[in-house]
Amino acid sequence: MSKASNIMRLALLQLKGSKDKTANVANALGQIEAAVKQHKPRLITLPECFNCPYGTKYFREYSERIPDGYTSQQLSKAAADHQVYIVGGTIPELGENDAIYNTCTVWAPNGELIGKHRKMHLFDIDVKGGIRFKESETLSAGNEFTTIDVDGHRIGIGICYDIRFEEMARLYRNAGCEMIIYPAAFNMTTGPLHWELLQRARANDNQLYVVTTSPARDSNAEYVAYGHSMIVDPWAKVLKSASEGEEIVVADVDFSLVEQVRQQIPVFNQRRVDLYSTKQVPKV
Ligand SMILES: O=C(O)CCC(=O)C(=O)O
Repeated sequence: MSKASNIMRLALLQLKGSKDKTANVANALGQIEAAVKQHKPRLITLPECFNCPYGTKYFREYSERIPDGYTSQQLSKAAADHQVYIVGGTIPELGENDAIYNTCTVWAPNGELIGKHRKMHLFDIDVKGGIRFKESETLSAGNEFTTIDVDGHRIGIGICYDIRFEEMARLYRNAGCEMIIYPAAFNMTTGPLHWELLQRARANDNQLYVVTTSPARDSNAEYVAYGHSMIVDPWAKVLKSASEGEEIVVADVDFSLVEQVRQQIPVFNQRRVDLYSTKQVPKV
């Protein structure tokens, strides 16, 4: 596919959440409209679990079918109304056999669903004195890689904990991705330690853009999100970053940087694949 443009304007919406689904979706729609009016982005990203509280006890109650459910329909309409790509954060999805997934939907400017990624690695951790979380209490894991093509640029989709798995990012690079977008909600234990580190690591490993979008921090919530939605460039430099509160982060990313870095530091072609294998190309 020919690359229509190397510059793409992104708007990351770091949104406040609450227990009121309709209010959460309305807030997202209002912020999408504001971002479009003020900044005219090509692609908008939303946070993980933007329509419900982040907690295993909430997922089933808030779950919806995709694409027939309320939130999907609203995002589809917003994408079409504003002629913009929307990487719709995540919502709890009611799937086949009553299984619940943590799922990201992606909408094209004509309102069509062009991607659906179910979180592949469930967030099950137990950090002593820090945080215990067990998504697998109520969620099932997805088994598929998801890429979208926007103006000739391939973008991989992962969700939050997925970012810890370098193999997944590597496979996206093998599939030709120039960017990986992770809707995410790190917390106050792992966020300060690992949030930026993991993004810069994945960007550096694979010489591509890494984009994360977090909920805004609410210190009174049961799960306190870290915030700091971020864009990291293929040099592993933080291009733009949010603070903790509700915020729109806007940046023009230049995809020609991807090629420049890959030419100047050609690690991808210097791998000793005679000694180890990192060549698998995923089915996308
Ligand atoms: O990996 C982490 O530290 C946080 C992951 C997370 O919050 C999630 O997967 O939702």
